[in-house]
Amino acid sequence: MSDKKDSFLINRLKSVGWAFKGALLLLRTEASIQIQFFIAILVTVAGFYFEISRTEWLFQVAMIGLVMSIEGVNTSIEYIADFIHPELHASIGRIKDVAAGAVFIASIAAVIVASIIYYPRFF
Ligand SMILES: Nc1ncnc2c1ncn2[C@@H]1O[C@H](COP(=O)(O)OP(=O)(O)OP(=O)(O)O)[C@@H](O)[C@H]1O
Repeated sequence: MSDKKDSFLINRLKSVGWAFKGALLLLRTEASIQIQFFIAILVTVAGFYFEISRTEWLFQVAMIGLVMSIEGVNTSIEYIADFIHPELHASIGRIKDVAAGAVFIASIAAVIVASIIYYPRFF
């Protein structure tokens, strides 16, 4: 937690530090985000290899950020759900399903964007 006596800038820097720690924790512990990170590296290499356009880079980077950030929120929701109600409950199931559904929607959009960018390079 931030110390109220610290300056605005110090508090902001501390928050960035916590956020960075959270991102590293996600990457170290969550299989789904590790797979997404691997795919992100693959498409980044593909982007350089196929010399995709500036606009294509914008969409590609946005989609990587979208999918991975929603995956992070989904993981956080799972942690909260397991913390507040570790036992089986229909509402917890629905909460987790909806959060996973959000990742699914972003992933479908990312696959469509990737297809639009790379399909013409292969076929
Ligand atoms: N406490 C619970 N009560 C009812 N259903 C649950 C509960 N926990 C999980 N589920 C059901 O199991 C599904 C998978 O939950 P889980 O927490 O294992 O997520 P996951 O997607 O496998 O996550 P991860 O792979 O990141 O561990 C949920 O979407 C939900 O349908």
